[in-house]
Amino acid sequence: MSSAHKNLSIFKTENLPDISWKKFVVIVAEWNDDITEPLAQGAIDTLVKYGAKESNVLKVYVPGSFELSYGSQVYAQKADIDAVIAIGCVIQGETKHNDYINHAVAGGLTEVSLKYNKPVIFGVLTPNTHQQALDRAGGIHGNKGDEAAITAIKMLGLA
Ligand SMILES: Nc1c(NC[C@H](O)[C@H](O)[C@H](O)CO)[nH]c(=O)[nH]c1=O
Ligand SMILES: CC(=O)[C@@H](O)COP(=O)(O)O
Repeated sequence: MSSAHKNLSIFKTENLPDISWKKFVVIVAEWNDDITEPLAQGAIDTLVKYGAKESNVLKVYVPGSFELSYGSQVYAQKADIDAVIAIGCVIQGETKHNDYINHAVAGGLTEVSLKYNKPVIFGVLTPNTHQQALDRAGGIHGNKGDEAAITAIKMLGLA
């Protein structure tokens, strides 16, 4: 189902785990910050809404989405971090650069999650156009950051 037929900010919230003492890191790519900032805020707001202490949600920046993998690793390896949410927006340009970034980030975040045995969430938009990004960063299709945060919470309930 594409995001066009699913609101990214509407999800089931039954049986969520207690996250009152969990520590989160939201890693934000600075590229396309008109998109990544609302995504990051959506993620932070959702974590707090469902029980995280605001003081337990750390927000850090990396230059671009390609750096999200290494940035996630820096924090995922810390024993006191329970989950990492990677936020980015890679908009298709004239070349295949976006493809290389997107594949690298998806694979890199997966590697970090498996290596450090904790949730590392792919909160990266990969739109064809800026408007598609706006639609998914608090627009008509909701906020991908909300979805990324609830995904982190649900994954912490897995263990
Ligand atoms: N074009 C976008 C980029 N490009 C920058 C890369 O992510 C990376 O920082 C650079 O290649 C140096 O390693 N990043 C985005 O997040 N979004 C884009 O649309
Ligand atoms: C995803 C990108 O890095 C992109 O903005 C670069 O644009 P282009 O492919 O036109 O160089």
